[in-house]
Amino acid sequence: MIVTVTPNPSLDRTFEIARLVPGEVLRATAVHHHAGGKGINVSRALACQGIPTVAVLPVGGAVGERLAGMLADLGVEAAGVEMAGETRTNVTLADADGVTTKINAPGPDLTPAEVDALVATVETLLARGPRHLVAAGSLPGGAGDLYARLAALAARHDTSFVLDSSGEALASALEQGGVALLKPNDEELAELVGRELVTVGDVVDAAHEVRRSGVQELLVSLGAHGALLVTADDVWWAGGPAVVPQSTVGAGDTALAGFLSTDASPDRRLRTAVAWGRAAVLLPGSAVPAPEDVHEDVVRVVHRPDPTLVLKEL
Ligand SMILES: Nc1ncnc2c1ncn2[C@@H]1O[C@H](COP(=O)(O)OP(=O)(O)OP(=O)(O)O)[C@@H](O)[C@H]1O
Ligand SMILES: O=P(O)(O)OC[C@@]1(O)O[C@H](CO)[C@@H](O)[C@@H]1O
Repeated sequence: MIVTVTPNPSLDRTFEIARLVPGEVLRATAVHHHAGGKGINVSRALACQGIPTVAVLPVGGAVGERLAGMLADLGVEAAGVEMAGETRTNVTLADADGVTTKINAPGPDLTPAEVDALVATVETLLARGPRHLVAAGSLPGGAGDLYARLAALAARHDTSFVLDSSGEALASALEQGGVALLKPNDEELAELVGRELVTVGDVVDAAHEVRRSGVQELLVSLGAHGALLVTADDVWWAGGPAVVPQSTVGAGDTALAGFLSTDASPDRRLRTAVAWGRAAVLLPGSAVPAPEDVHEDVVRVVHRPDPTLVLKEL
């Protein structure tokens, strides 16, 4: 079983439009709703492939109730913690060329009691001996130390702690140490190390710099250019032929779910991650792929890729 925590969940509303024109009234050709937030997407992707998971999330107001109902309809086990604020709604504009524009609301602040309740809920679930604890997404106001607390809790329960966040939430969680796997995209990794990453070697060097702060492995997603897995003493790249995406929202979360879905060798897990991510971008909104949508055979894995290769040319 895999436990996910999403401190700032969202109802993801996707408008399909022909083309984004600022300042115009745009007519949507279709509208999709999904239960969103990064940890929730990981849980949805796992559940869709029949892998046991529990999603921990704060639930607030009518939007929160709706989101919890959507998870129940999908058969995703959820451990909801009641909060006073209303769950946010995030908006995606997906244009016909596969370009997505996203507007993420800040989300309601959590009270100290609500943060404590999330931690207590996770602690109860850790007693069930999950394979991983995945903490993912932005931290709402009032929850600044939540990821550091979860990392410490996972260490006490000898559970692998997986983190996918960005900005200040990521930087402060890393200070605690104890992260088994970090899943940044190349831009988030560049922000973390404070320099531009152009080549495979740049990513590998940055990943090792982050590893020195107590992270064991990094799965660095590269959007259309696949993903790199950097461990203590090895590197793999995986990618596949170009596709025209419907929506890239949640592709990183789905790729992370794929990576965690198996205990196979690192290269096999990377292949699965990239195959799940590719499958996700061919679906609307933040929809997650079913087994028949995933095609591992088209994914190429390269052991110790040439460090001089330019990321955008992979
Ligand atoms: N345009 C694309 N074409 C093919 N595959 C893609 C594309 N975009 C993403 N993917 C697949 O999805 C994986 C994750 O994508 P990406 O790096 O965009 O994640 P992310 O930035 O964390 O996304 P999000 O935060 O929306 O979940 C990639 O490693 C790749 O396998
Ligand atoms: O605002 P955050 O927490 O950084 O990201 C939230 C979010 O953009 O992440 C998911 C895609 O990865 C979406 O389901 C959701 O809307």
